Amino acid sequence: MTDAIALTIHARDGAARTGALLTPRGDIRTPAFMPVGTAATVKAMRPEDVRATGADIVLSNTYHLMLAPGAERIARLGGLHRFMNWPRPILTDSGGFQVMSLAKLRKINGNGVIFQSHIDGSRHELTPERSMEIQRLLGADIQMQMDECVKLPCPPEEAERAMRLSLRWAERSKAAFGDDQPGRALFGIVQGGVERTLRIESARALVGMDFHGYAIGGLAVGEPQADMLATIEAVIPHLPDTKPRYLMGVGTPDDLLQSLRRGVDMFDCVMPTRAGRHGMVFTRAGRLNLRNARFADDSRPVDPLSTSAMARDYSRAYFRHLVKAGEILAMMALTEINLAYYQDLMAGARSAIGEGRLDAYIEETRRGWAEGEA
Ligand SMILES: CC1(C)O[C@@H]2[C@@H](CO[C@@]3(CNc4nc5cc6c(=O)[nH]c(N)nc6cc5[nH]4)OC(C)(C)O[C@@H]23)O1
Repeated sequence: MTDAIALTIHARDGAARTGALLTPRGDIRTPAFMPVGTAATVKAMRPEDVRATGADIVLSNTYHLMLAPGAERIARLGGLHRFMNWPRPILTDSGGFQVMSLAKLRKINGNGVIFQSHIDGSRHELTPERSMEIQRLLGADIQMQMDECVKLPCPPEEAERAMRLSLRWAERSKAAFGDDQPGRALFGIVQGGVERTLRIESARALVGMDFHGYAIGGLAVGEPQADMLATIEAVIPHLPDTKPRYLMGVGTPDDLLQSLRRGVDMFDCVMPTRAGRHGMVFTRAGRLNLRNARFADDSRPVDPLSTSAMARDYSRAYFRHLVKAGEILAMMALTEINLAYYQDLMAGARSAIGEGRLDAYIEETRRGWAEGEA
């Protein structure tokens, strides 16, 4: 495949690299964090505020949008970018993972997956061909192949079965994606559980099919960080150096630093948005659970060094009050603060890689969490 969306690498520091994915809708600075906008919205955020936190790209979900409001309806209304007023790049997940983690009565057969909607119980079938059609109707800049992600821990033979099915679905996804068009990319997804040999076989087979980028799937499903990092180390050497690597569903700030250090370029995770809605914020001094009574009289800002004014100009006591009162502003503000933290963390990593001081950056960031008087 030609590079419909090309990765340019500006600098390296060990296995880490910093650069940009150049797309017709805007450049994606890497390492990049993609806020999750599952149902055509990054929850509690206006798109202009998502952009103001530093996001270059957002993620959305085939599974949710096919159920409501429907992919054909979004296409009739001008596509997902217009629908949600996000003119920059959008990556869409392919739906198989969400079916397995959300839908009721789902059944995988060789052709695809049959399931009942978690919204109204209606029956649906999702195949690689239909997933590609939905992502095209949405207008995604980066589409994901349809795959099967096993729940961990699982027996090696189960991981092998799902890995081989995912490879068959990779072929079908690529065939259905069609010929290269500028600005439209399709990523393959490496599976294989925690089995090193299966992971390497999956990576090599996908590279042989020639995708625009490669995701590492099957992680951030409850496995220890050490298993996740070992999987990254096993897979990365078998992926092309000049194509983007995307670690799906990851993760905590420490997960991001440890993974980008090993050569990952792109991340997505619900953690900053989900935690914000529940009163937990990420700061340079570590995490704060603002429901905690210890913040009731704390007049200090959440994080004076944040790029978010909400983190600098309001007190912890105020946000604790809002959280306890169930005020809507708490969800909005703490979501923004967390997304700004994740983007600030990525921006710091990009600069550090550019200056060859990534290990020092990681060390000083982790020290801030450990020593910070959160
Ligand atoms: C980390 C955190 C906070 O993220 C939450 C919750 C549980 O983990 C998450 C995030 N982890 C996650 N791993 C993934 C793996 C794949 C994959 O192999 N294939 C495809 N197509 N999409 C994927 C999307 C993924 N998301 O998965 C759900 C269940 C969506 O909730 C998320 O813990």
